[in-house]
Amino acid sequence: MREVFVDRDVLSGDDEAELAALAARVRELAEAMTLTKVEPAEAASVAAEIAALTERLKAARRAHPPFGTVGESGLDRQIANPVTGRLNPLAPPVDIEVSEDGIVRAEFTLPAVYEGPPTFVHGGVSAMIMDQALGMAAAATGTPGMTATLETRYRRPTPLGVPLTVEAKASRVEGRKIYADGTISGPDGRVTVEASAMFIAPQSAPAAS
Ligand SMILES: CCCCCCCCCCCCCC(=O)SCCNC(=O)CCNC(=O)[C@H](O)C(C)(C)COP(=O)(O)OP(=O)(O)OC[C@H]1O[C@@H](n2cnc3c(N)ncnc32)[C@H](O)[C@@H]1OP(=O)(O)O
Repeated sequence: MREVFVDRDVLSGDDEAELAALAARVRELAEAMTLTKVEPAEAASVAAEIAALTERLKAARRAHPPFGTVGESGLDRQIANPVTGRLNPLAPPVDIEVSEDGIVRAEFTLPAVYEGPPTFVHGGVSAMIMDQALGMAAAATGTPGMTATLETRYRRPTPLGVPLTVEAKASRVEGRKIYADGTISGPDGRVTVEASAMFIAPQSAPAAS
Protein backbone atom coordinates (compact mmCIF):
# COMPACT_ATOMS: atom_id res chain seq x y z
CA MET A 1 0.00 0.00 0.00
CA ARG A 2 1.26 3.48 -0.76
CA GLU A 3 3.18 5.10 2.05
CA VAL A 4 0.86 8.15 2.10
CA PHE A 5 -1.74 6.03 3.91
CA VAL A 6 0.49 5.60 6.96
CA ASP A 7 3.09 8.39 6.93
CA ARG A 8 0.93 11.00 8.67
CA ASP A 9 1.21 13.27 11.66
CA VAL A 10 -1.42 12.23 14.22
CA LEU A 11 -2.84 15.21 16.10
CA SER A 12 -3.65 15.32 19.78
CA GLY A 13 -7.21 16.27 20.70
CA ASP A 14 -6.13 19.80 21.68
CA ASP A 15 -4.19 20.40 18.45
CA GLU A 16 -7.12 19.07 16.44
CA ALA A 17 -9.58 21.32 18.28
CA GLU A 18 -7.47 24.44 17.63
CA LEU A 19 -7.07 23.67 13.93
CA ALA A 20 -10.78 22.81 13.65
CA ALA A 21 -11.59 26.21 15.15
CA LEU A 22 -9.28 27.83 12.59
CA ALA A 23 -10.95 25.90 9.75
CA ALA A 24 -14.35 27.08 11.01
CA ARG A 25 -13.15 30.72 10.80
CA VAL A 26 -11.85 30.11 7.24
CA ARG A 27 -15.23 28.60 6.32
CA GLU A 28 -16.91 31.77 7.61
CA LEU A 29 -14.42 33.79 5.59
CA ALA A 30 -15.31 31.92 2.39
CA GLU A 31 -19.02 32.49 3.02
CA ALA A 32 -18.43 36.19 3.79
CA MET A 33 -16.30 36.47 0.63
CA THR A 34 -19.02 34.94 -1.53
CA LEU A 35 -21.68 37.34 -0.26
CA THR A 36 -19.71 40.53 0.41
CA LYS A 37 -20.71 43.87 -1.10
CA VAL A 38 -17.65 45.85 0.08
CA GLU A 39 -16.04 48.38 -2.25
CA PRO A 40 -13.05 47.25 -4.40
CA ALA A 41 -10.54 49.18 -2.25
CA GLU A 42 -11.78 47.39 0.87
CA ALA A 43 -11.64 44.04 -0.97
CA ALA A 44 -8.02 44.76 -1.91
CA SER A 45 -7.18 45.68 1.67
CA VAL A 46 -8.75 42.49 3.02
CA ALA A 47 -6.92 40.44 0.35
CA ALA A 48 -3.59 41.86 1.57
CA GLU A 49 -4.40 40.94 5.17
CA ILE A 50 -5.42 37.42 4.17
CA ALA A 51 -2.20 37.02 2.16
CA ALA A 52 -0.25 37.91 5.30
CA LEU A 53 -2.23 35.39 7.37
CA THR A 54 -1.62 32.71 4.74
CA GLU A 55 2.13 33.31 4.98
CA ARG A 56 1.92 32.85 8.77
CA LEU A 57 0.27 29.44 8.32
CA LYS A 58 2.79 28.41 5.66
CA ALA A 59 5.65 29.12 8.09
CA ALA A 60 5.25 25.56 9.44
CA ARG A 61 4.02 23.11 6.83
CA ARG A 62 3.32 19.35 6.69
CA ALA A 63 3.90 17.15 3.64
CA HIS A 64 0.37 15.68 3.92
CA PRO A 65 -2.87 16.48 5.78
CA PRO A 66 -2.74 15.08 9.34
CA PHE A 67 -4.87 12.32 10.83
CA GLY A 68 -6.85 12.50 14.06
CA THR A 69 -6.81 10.05 16.91
CA VAL A 70 -10.55 9.38 17.08
CA GLY A 71 -11.90 5.98 16.05
CA GLU A 72 -10.36 2.62 15.35
CA SER A 73 -11.36 2.00 11.75
CA GLY A 74 -8.91 4.40 10.14
CA LEU A 75 -11.84 6.09 8.37
CA ASP A 76 -12.90 8.82 10.78
CA ARG A 77 -9.24 9.68 11.32
CA GLN A 78 -9.24 11.61 8.05
CA ILE A 79 -9.92 14.94 9.69
CA ALA A 80 -8.95 16.90 6.56
CA ASN A 81 -11.38 15.01 4.30
CA PRO A 82 -13.23 17.44 1.94
CA VAL A 83 -16.69 16.22 3.04
CA THR A 84 -16.42 15.34 6.73
CA GLY A 85 -13.11 16.91 7.72
CA ARG A 86 -13.36 19.45 10.54
CA LEU A 87 -9.86 20.62 9.57
CA ASN A 88 -10.78 21.21 5.92
CA PRO A 89 -12.43 24.60 5.27
CA LEU A 90 -13.76 23.24 1.95
CA ALA A 91 -15.76 20.60 3.86
CA PRO A 92 -19.26 21.75 4.96
CA PRO A 93 -18.44 19.66 7.17
CA VAL A 94 -20.93 16.80 7.12
CA ASP A 95 -20.82 15.02 10.48
CA ILE A 96 -21.57 11.45 9.41
CA GLU A 97 -22.50 8.81 11.97
CA VAL A 98 -22.46 5.08 11.36
CA SER A 99 -24.88 2.99 13.40
CA GLU A 100 -24.21 -0.57 14.53
CA ASP A 101 -26.49 -1.90 11.80
CA GLY A 102 -24.33 -0.18 9.16
CA ILE A 103 -26.68 2.72 8.40
CA VAL A 104 -24.79 5.92 7.65
CA ARG A 105 -26.60 9.14 8.44
CA ALA A 106 -25.96 12.86 8.80
CA GLU A 107 -27.93 16.07 9.02
CA PHE A 108 -26.27 19.10 7.49
CA THR A 109 -27.00 22.50 5.97
CA LEU A 110 -25.18 23.82 2.93
CA PRO A 111 -24.52 27.59 2.69
CA ALA A 112 -24.22 29.75 -0.44
CA VAL A 113 -20.64 28.70 -1.27
CA TYR A 114 -22.10 25.40 -2.55
CA GLU A 115 -24.60 27.04 -4.92
CA GLY A 116 -25.08 25.53 -8.37
CA PRO A 117 -28.40 26.58 -9.92
CA PRO A 118 -29.54 29.76 -8.12
CA THR A 119 -30.66 28.93 -4.54
CA PHE A 120 -29.91 25.20 -5.02
CA VAL A 121 -26.97 22.90 -4.25
CA HIS A 122 -24.46 22.21 -7.03
CA GLY A 123 -24.94 18.65 -8.35
CA GLY A 124 -21.25 17.87 -8.00
CA VAL A 125 -21.40 18.79 -4.33
CA SER A 126 -24.34 16.43 -3.81
CA ALA A 127 -22.40 13.69 -5.62
CA MET A 128 -19.36 14.33 -3.41
CA ILE A 129 -21.44 13.99 -0.24
CA MET A 130 -23.10 10.82 -1.58
CA ASP A 131 -19.69 9.33 -2.50
CA GLN A 132 -18.46 9.86 1.05
CA ALA A 133 -21.64 8.51 2.71
CA LEU A 134 -21.77 5.49 0.40
CA GLY A 135 -18.03 4.89 0.93
CA MET A 136 -18.48 4.92 4.68
CA ALA A 137 -21.44 2.54 4.37
CA ALA A 138 -19.25 0.23 2.31
CA ALA A 139 -16.46 0.49 4.87
CA ALA A 140 -18.94 -0.35 7.64
CA THR A 141 -19.17 -3.86 6.17
CA GLY A 142 -15.55 -4.27 7.25
CA THR A 143 -14.29 -3.98 3.67
CA PRO A 144 -13.45 -0.37 2.69
CA GLY A 145 -12.74 0.32 -0.95
CA MET A 146 -12.13 2.82 -3.71
CA THR A 147 -15.13 4.18 -5.62
CA ALA A 148 -15.32 2.29 -8.92
CA THR A 149 -18.76 3.52 -10.01
CA LEU A 150 -21.08 6.24 -8.69
CA GLU A 151 -24.52 6.83 -10.20
CA THR A 152 -26.56 9.83 -9.07
CA ARG A 153 -30.20 10.47 -9.91
CA TYR A 154 -31.28 14.05 -9.25
CA ARG A 155 -35.01 13.77 -8.50
CA ARG A 156 -35.62 17.42 -7.57
CA PRO A 157 -33.42 20.44 -6.75
CA THR A 158 -31.66 20.31 -3.37
CA PRO A 159 -32.19 23.57 -1.47
CA LEU A 160 -29.42 25.60 0.17
CA GLY A 161 -29.67 26.91 3.71
CA VAL A 162 -32.11 24.34 5.10
CA PRO A 163 -31.48 21.10 7.04
CA LEU A 164 -30.76 18.18 4.71
CA THR A 165 -30.34 14.50 5.55
CA VAL A 166 -28.01 12.01 3.88
CA GLU A 167 -28.50 8.30 4.47
CA ALA A 168 -26.67 5.30 3.00
CA LYS A 169 -26.32 1.57 3.50
CA ALA A 170 -24.37 -1.22 1.88
CA SER A 171 -26.59 -3.69 0.06
CA ARG A 172 -24.16 -6.53 -0.66
CA VAL A 173 -20.52 -7.60 -0.78
CA GLU A 174 -19.29 -9.79 -3.65
CA GLY A 175 -15.63 -10.62 -3.20
CA ARG A 176 -13.74 -7.31 -3.37
CA LYS A 177 -16.83 -5.45 -4.62
CA ILE A 178 -19.09 -3.64 -2.16
CA TYR A 179 -22.40 -2.14 -3.32
CA ALA A 180 -24.20 0.68 -1.50
CA ASP A 181 -27.25 2.89 -2.00
CA GLY A 182 -28.30 6.16 -0.45
CA THR A 183 -30.30 9.37 -0.61
CA ILE A 184 -30.24 13.05 0.24
CA SER A 185 -33.58 14.44 1.37
CA GLY A 186 -34.91 17.88 2.22
CA PRO A 187 -36.56 19.13 5.41
CA ASP A 188 -39.94 17.91 4.13
CA GLY A 189 -38.53 14.38 3.91
CA ARG A 190 -38.77 14.30 0.13
CA VAL A 191 -35.80 12.70 -1.61
CA THR A 192 -33.83 15.10 -3.83
CA VAL A 193 -30.91 12.81 -4.77
CA GLU A 194 -30.65 9.03 -5.04
CA ALA A 195 -27.28 7.38 -5.52
CA SER A 196 -25.78 3.94 -5.96
CA ALA A 197 -22.11 3.07 -5.94
CA MET A 198 -19.76 0.13 -6.21
CA PHE A 199 -16.49 0.14 -4.28
CA ILE A 200 -13.53 -2.15 -4.86
CA ALA A 201 -11.34 -3.16 -1.97
CA PRO A 202 -7.61 -2.90 -2.66
CA GLN A 203 -5.71 -6.16 -3.14
CA SER A 204 -3.91 -5.39 0.14
CA ALA A 205 -5.80 -3.30 2.70
CA PRO A 206 -4.21 -0.13 4.10
CA ALA A 207 -2.73 -0.23 7.58
CA ALA A 208 -5.17 0.98 10.25
CA SER A 209 -2.60 3.19 11.98
C1 LIG B 1 -8.90 1.90 0.13
C2 LIG B 1 -9.28 2.05 1.53
C3 LIG B 1 -9.68 3.49 1.75
C4 LIG B 1 -10.50 3.64 2.99
C5 LIG B 1 -11.42 4.77 2.86
C6 LIG B 1 -12.76 4.49 3.52
C7 LIG B 1 -13.89 5.15 2.82
C8 LIG B 1 -14.23 6.47 3.35
C9 LIG B 1 -15.19 7.10 2.40
C10 LIG B 1 -14.43 7.60 1.19
C11 LIG B 1 -15.35 7.65 0.01
C12 LIG B 1 -14.67 8.27 -1.17
C13 LIG B 1 -13.83 7.25 -1.93
C14 LIG B 1 -13.16 7.87 -3.09
O1 LIG B 1 -13.37 8.99 -3.43
S1 LIG B 1 -12.06 6.88 -3.94
C15 LIG B 1 -11.48 7.99 -5.24
C16 LIG B 1 -12.20 7.79 -6.54
N1 LIG B 1 -11.93 6.49 -7.07
C17 LIG B 1 -10.77 6.21 -7.66
O2 LIG B 1 -9.90 7.02 -7.81
C18 LIG B 1 -10.61 4.80 -8.15
C19 LIG B 1 -9.62 4.71 -9.30
N2 LIG B 1 -9.59 3.34 -9.79
C20 LIG B 1 -8.81 2.41 -9.20
O3 LIG B 1 -8.03 2.69 -8.30
C21 LIG B 1 -8.95 1.02 -9.69
O4 LIG B 1 -9.45 1.03 -11.01
C22 LIG B 1 -9.87 0.18 -8.79
C23 LIG B 1 -9.27 0.07 -7.39
C24 LIG B 1 -11.29 0.74 -8.73
C25 LIG B 1 -9.97 -1.22 -9.37
O5 LIG B 1 -8.69 -1.65 -9.70
P1 LIG B 1 -8.20 -3.10 -9.41
O6 LIG B 1 -6.92 -3.29 -10.13
O7 LIG B 1 -8.20 -3.40 -7.96
O8 LIG B 1 -9.37 -3.91 -10.07
P2 LIG B 1 -9.23 -5.19 -10.97
O9 LIG B 1 -8.78 -4.83 -12.33
O10 LIG B 1 -8.45 -6.25 -10.21
O11 LIG B 1 -10.74 -5.64 -11.11
C26 LIG B 1 -11.44 -6.21 -10.03
C27 LIG B 1 -12.88 -6.34 -10.45
O12 LIG B 1 -13.51 -5.02 -10.44
C28 LIG B 1 -14.00 -4.71 -11.75
N3 LIG B 1 -13.78 -3.29 -11.95
C29 LIG B 1 -12.63 -2.63 -11.78
N4 LIG B 1 -12.81 -1.32 -11.98
C30 LIG B 1 -14.12 -1.16 -12.28
C31 LIG B 1 -14.90 -0.04 -12.55
N5 LIG B 1 -14.42 1.22 -12.56
N6 LIG B 1 -16.21 -0.23 -12.82
C32 LIG B 1 -16.76 -1.46 -12.78
N7 LIG B 1 -16.05 -2.58 -12.51
C33 LIG B 1 -14.74 -2.40 -12.25
C34 LIG B 1 -13.20 -5.59 -12.70
O13 LIG B 1 -13.92 -5.81 -13.91
C35 LIG B 1 -13.07 -6.84 -11.88
O14 LIG B 1 -14.32 -7.52 -11.88
P3 LIG B 1 -14.34 -9.11 -12.02
O15 LIG B 1 -13.78 -9.40 -13.35
O16 LIG B 1 -13.51 -9.66 -10.87
O17 LIG B 1 -15.81 -9.47 -11.91
